[in-house]
Amino acid sequence: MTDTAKLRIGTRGSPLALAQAHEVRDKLAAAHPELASEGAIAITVITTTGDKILDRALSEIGGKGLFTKEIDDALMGGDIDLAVHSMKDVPTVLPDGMILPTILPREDVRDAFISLKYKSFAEMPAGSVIGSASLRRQAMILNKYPDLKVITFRGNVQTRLRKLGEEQVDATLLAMAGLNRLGQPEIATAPIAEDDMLPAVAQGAIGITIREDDKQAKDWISALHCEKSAIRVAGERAALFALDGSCRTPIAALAEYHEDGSMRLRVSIVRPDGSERLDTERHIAQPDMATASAAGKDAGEELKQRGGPDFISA
Ligand SMILES: NCc1[nH]cc(CCC(=O)O)c1CC(=O)O
Repeated sequence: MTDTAKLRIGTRGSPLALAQAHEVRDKLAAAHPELASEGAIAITVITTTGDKILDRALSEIGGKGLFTKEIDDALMGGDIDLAVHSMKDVPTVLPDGMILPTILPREDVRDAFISLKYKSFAEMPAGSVIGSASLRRQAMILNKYPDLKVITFRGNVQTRLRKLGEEQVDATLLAMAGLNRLGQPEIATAPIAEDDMLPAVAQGAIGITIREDDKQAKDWISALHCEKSAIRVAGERAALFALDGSCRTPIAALAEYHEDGSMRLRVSIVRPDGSERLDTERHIAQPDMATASAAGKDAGEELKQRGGPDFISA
């Protein structure tokens, strides 16, 4: 089937990644009659380093592109024609010859609080344990609720629910976007307001990478693009790029449109132990790729300067 496919999509094999790849396949088939026939689009599953190492925090494994490197190689080597990524996992600098022209309409950006015993962090008694693999979520929790404990906790939705049931932890967190895309929003006990926990850069956004010179793929995927989502993601990623001295610094950012068409961009950094948090924000009167990126860069540079080398490499 792969030999006769007109377009080959590469994806990780997790249930969420597969759901996202299927969504892209279905939308492409709906937009382009020549891709609608059986077998016209093939899906190739690629295992990444991030999928293989399940016992450590991502920040501990270190390096960039833990969930993208092997897929990038398959794309640049010509084994696939496009890759579908959670933008949260995509490094700010792309390999030479690769472009990311298409961002799909963004899902819910919030984190979900998941517990069998409590409705929110505020309800949890001192000493309660929250499991998360994300340094950002761990640091944000400790910053706001210093009496709670965080432990590193990885695995898919099913594993986490089992561990919750076994009372290994009292609560865990996942992205609302992932739960929605898996068709399981009911797993969330409650979404966490952005004011209580600022999301990760590009959380809830899906992007498509292709080879720079592949005009056909570029033309096909352009039908799926959402410019407003792309501008939000560009602002947040510009802040991340400016701050990117160390991937061990927990960074959060969120760009949102106001009803009048202007944009609010918030950016925060937190010490991993939660002891200190720095916030800033920008208002963008006429958001486009250039103005949002400039605001993100400016906000990121401000925080980098305020935090100093000690904060950024802590
Ligand atoms: N590799 C982790 C990852 N990358 C993207 C998502 C969620 C979906 C999204 O943010 O679009 C997740 C899991 C999670 O945070 O719950």
